[in-house]
Amino acid sequence: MKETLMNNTIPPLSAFSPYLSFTREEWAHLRDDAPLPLTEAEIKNLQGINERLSIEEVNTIYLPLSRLLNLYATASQKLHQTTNVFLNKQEKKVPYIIGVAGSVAVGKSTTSRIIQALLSRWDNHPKVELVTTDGFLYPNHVLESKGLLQRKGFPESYNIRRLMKFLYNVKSGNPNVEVPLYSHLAYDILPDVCQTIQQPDILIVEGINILQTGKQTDETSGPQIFVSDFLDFSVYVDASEQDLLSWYLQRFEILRETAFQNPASYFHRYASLSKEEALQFARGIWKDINGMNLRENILPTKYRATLILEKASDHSVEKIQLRKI
Ligand SMILES: Nc1ncnc2c1ncn2[C@@H]1O[C@H](COP(=O)(O)OP(=O)(O)O)[C@@H](O)[C@H]1O
Ligand SMILES: CC(C)(COP(=O)(O)O)[C@@H](O)C(=O)NCCC(=O)O
Repeated sequence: MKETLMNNTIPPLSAFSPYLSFTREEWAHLRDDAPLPLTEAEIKNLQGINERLSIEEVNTIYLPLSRLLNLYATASQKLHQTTNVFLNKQEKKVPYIIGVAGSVAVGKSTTSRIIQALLSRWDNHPKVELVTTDGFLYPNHVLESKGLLQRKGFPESYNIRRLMKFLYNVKSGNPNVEVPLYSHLAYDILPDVCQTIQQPDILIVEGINILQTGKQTDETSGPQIFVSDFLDFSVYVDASEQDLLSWYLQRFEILRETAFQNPASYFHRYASLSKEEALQFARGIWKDINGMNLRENILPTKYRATLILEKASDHSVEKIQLRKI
């Protein structure tokens, strides 16, 4: 009797994880069949993205990832052709869309640019473009009029409807789709410039908000659609908040010594602060904006991603989780 009860015991929730989990060593083996070793020129090019990026990290983490993404994108292209056969429709080029999510300062931009460079090397999708969702922030004057200047990065600071319209147009195979551009130097949307997306094979969309499913405030009724509905694959880059804060402060310090010295920079007014004063100021931004946003709106989206990269304090990826269900 006791035995039967034991056998029927419901396993803990962790037994139902929809993810497969890999150490970096296990993950590294999965590139064994990747037929594209890096050339000297490509190694140089990748270090141009970030000089602190080690080639060991590219070989161990990002080459297997590019192999996985290549397999997924190829399978998706075939599935798309199948749908066209069923619909008796002419082939139209539709990009495979990869989202890269995670906190401010976790390395989304660096990760996206590495993925972009590595994916461009595969024969079946040489044209890989990258957009960042900060282009869909409302301009400062709009944020100011809504009382949201101190909420930059929070869901309400983005024109999500415009972001979804952009993704809809790209996924519809439209030829020239425009994206507004955000400047970290001006700390604002650039009024007269935009990026044009011209039917890439793969589009990478990087942003803190791409997996969010909060209520869309401008819709009164009807079914909800989300940014993630347009993504074919998503990566969440994760790290402890302690490391995130330290990377944010390091980046702020580098910017204080470089970009903030430029009188055109929004933060130029803080260039004359002492190092300690500047760090105090940056800590305040983290506490009141980026850290709060991480806990309230970004971290809760982690387990919606197809793949999770967990970073250690030196930016090396120490654990990888891939969705199996
Ligand atoms: N793989 C990496 N190796 C070393 N440093 C990195 C790596 N990824 C990011 N960094 C550093 O971490 C900081 C944040 O990276 P960034 O890509 O700008 O983050 P995000 O786009 O998420 O705000 C930068 O100073 C960057 O140089
Ligand atoms: C524009 C952002 C919301 C976007 O973050 P990102 O995608 O660059 O990680 C962020 O960089 C930002 O400006 N946050 C507001 C507070 C600050 O760090 O200045």
